Amino acid sequence: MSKIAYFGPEGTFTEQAARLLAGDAELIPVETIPLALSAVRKGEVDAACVPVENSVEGAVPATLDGLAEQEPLVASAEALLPVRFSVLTRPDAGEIQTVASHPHALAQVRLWLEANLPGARPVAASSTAAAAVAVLAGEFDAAVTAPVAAEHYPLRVMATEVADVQDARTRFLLVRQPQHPLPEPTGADRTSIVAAAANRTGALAELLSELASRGINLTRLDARPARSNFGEYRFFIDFEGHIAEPRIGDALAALRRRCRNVRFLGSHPRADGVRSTIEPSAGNDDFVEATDWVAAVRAGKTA
Ligand SMILES: O=C(O)C(=O)C[C@]1(C(=O)O)C=C[C@@H](O)C=C1
Repeated sequence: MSKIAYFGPEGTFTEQAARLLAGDAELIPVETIPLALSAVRKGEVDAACVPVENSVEGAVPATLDGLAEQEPLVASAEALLPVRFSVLTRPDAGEIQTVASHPHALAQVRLWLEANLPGARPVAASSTAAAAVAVLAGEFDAAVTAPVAAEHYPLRVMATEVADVQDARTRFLLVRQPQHPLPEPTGADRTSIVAAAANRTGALAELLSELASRGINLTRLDARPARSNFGEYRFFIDFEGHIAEPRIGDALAALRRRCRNVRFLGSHPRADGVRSTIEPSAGNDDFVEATDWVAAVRAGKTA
């Protein structure tokens, strides 16, 4: 049976995402995102499930940095979960003075906390479920968690459906070692790369223009510091399409020409099923026809 590590402990949103993506694999909770990724790199597990972006708080930095550094890993699937929180306390809790959770979760319930627990101090925990564990251990008074955490930990449910922004969602990735075959293209796919654009005028615009000129629609652009040199950034770029498509292969080759420091982070079906936009003259047939025409001209068969 294959093994999938997920950002745990038990009862995180990431566990729910892993259950959606895992099939019959054995799920193994791991305390941090870097540890989940390193378990894949060491071959201790077949894949890892990690959060990558939230519709309210944006990118999950530990995942982006973890994918950009060390041995390459490639995303082969994604899941999208609605994010509404529960607030858990010990059954004997008195006044709530501290509320713990993952920083992304605290940021998504700030208004609710101000209105409902105005005196309570927010405290960052490594994950929503780690906050529940800490409340159980008496370290904090309340935890902001995924609803499923109430099934794992004997805590009192003080509130459910807590969310400052209705319809908030988090996207999760299933990542593997690169030798694992990618899923077939479906017409509703996402490809991800990270590129370290040189620190000179127009460098990022040049990279983006390779995608724009091929009619490829971006779905996300995030910048993270390259860490080694102040002022240098890595750009995480997600776009519609699959590396197996001629138009996407052509764009990736152009990006590689422009930027030696580009890393492929995966191609897989989109969880929302949105099909790729195909601009006029930028379909896969157009790329194949144009390549065939050049070959025919070279062979002296046409002009
Ligand atoms: O702590 C968890 O439950 C997680 O799965 C992490 C995480 C995140 O990184 O954004 C996932 C979804 C929610 O947005 C809050 C926390």
